[in-house]
Amino acid sequence: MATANWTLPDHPTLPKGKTVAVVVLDGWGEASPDQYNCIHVAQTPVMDSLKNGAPEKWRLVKAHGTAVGLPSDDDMGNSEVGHNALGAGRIFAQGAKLVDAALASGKIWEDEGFNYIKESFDKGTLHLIGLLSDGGVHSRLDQVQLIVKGASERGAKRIRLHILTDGRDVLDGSSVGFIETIEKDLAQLREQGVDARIASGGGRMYVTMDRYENDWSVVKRGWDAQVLGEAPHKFQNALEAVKTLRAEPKANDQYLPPFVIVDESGKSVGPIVDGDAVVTFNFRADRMVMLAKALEFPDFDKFDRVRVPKIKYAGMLQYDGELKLPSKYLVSPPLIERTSGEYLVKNGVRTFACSETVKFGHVTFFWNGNRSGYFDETREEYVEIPSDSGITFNEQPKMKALEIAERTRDAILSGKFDQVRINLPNGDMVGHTGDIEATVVACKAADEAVKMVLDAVEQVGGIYLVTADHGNAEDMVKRNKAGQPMLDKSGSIQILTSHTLQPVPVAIGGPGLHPGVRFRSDIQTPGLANVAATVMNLHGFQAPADYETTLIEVVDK
Ligand SMILES: O=C(O)[C@H](O)COP(=O)(O)O
Ligand SMILES: [Mn+2]
Ligand SMILES: [Mn+2]
Repeated sequence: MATANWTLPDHPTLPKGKTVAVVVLDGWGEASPDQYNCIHVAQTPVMDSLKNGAPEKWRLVKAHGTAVGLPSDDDMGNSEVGHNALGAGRIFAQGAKLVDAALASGKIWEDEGFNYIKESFDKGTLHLIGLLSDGGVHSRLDQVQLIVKGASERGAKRIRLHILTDGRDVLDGSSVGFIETIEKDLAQLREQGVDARIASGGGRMYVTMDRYENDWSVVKRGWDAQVLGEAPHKFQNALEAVKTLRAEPKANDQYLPPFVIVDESGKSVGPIVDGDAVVTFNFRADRMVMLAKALEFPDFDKFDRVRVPKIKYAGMLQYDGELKLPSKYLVSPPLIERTSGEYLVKNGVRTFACSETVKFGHVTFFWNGNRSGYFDETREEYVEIPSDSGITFNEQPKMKALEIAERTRDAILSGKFDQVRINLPNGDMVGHTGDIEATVVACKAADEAVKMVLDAVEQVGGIYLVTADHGNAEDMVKRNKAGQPMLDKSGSIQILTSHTLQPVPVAIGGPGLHPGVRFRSDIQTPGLANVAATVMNLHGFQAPADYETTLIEVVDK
């Protein structure tokens, strides 16, 4: 690629030098008001006031499907694709879509990553570790099925699956059906002489899929089961494991304890040993990076790995381009360059980014095109407020919203920054627990945090842009086509822990906003990718020509 020209042209009307606060409410979509819309039920006077009475300064944008680079408009949005679009200002084909394409064309089998792990097929076992789900956020079951089939056709004689149950991007309890599906495939392979079976498992939030180094014990539990073949629960098969563990009081797919599958003699059927190949089949990075480090870094010291097998390891994608982690991967990740963060910093915009641990990488790593670290540390400060660990967030629904808001207020008032960019996780993290009452508390806490930030913006004569990355808290129930809540077999409503397909708000304002600024009415279906050019305008710059168009125009006032 030719070297980019980083100089952004001046905006014809909008001035430079205003402090701009960009606030992302995680999991905050727009939906009809009813009792399952926690944003509606909660007291959210600040977000309400942005919406009411300001038709030229509040609008909805798409946050799911093709608008954020996902395969189809049936795909709900998620943090990775949402923050990528917000930060990059363009729509990139995302992991889910890239893996689909590589499987459809067969290119996945020809590339370096697969050929690397294939070298182990003769003598070793192929281990596949990841989220068994059709949620399409971190992984997809149909892709796993194709990998298992394709690998066996290309010489894998012994395959072991290490599954993580979902219940977060899909309905709780759906793990059972996914296991039945994959077990059928594995049984067929066994008939054809391939020794293929599930070797271990556990719930994604308790086993393996932590993120941003919040709680290494989660990854350790997975390591013990997957690599060492050790877990507190032992079963003869995965279906029995999940059904039994789910029968415990308060058990759910997200938090199932780790288990291993054992043979008649009680020996685990699939520890990872020297000479084996390992593929982590999640395409999304955040919740696989920690395991990738444990599998790949020779000087890893976050927990005692006890035994470090000599393996050939590949990720479904490369999860961190900066760290080159993992070094081998089956499909190349989207190449997201020239993000708005990089442009703005290079044009002198001093930037502050903040969230608590569980979403810290969202406003840094994802925002910057899946890139770790600063562009220019003399002009940037990224602050991570430690999240609570070892709890489910319905226990502390206010999370660290207040602390994030305080740090952000201080950053605004310090006069040291031109942009402050934050993520408020409450609606999403508590929404994922399926606890409606707690989610209402969460939404209120997020609204109060917005108030603190907007008050500081007011004090410095700045500008705000408040938006969200996808829906979640605005709809907590699974609905039929007519939009009515669906009931389960026992007659209770089916709680929706996942994200939604709903659009999200974008609100702009503040004393520093030029009085002639309003939302354009000529953009047909804007999405999150239109936000970056908008923010550049608010900083007094025009966006690069290949960015999705700005949402705003300036009229004479
Ligand atoms: O990883 C998670 O927590 C969920 O699968 C998706 O949530 P997020 O996209 O908001 O992070
Ligand atoms: Mn999110
Ligand atoms: Mn989420």
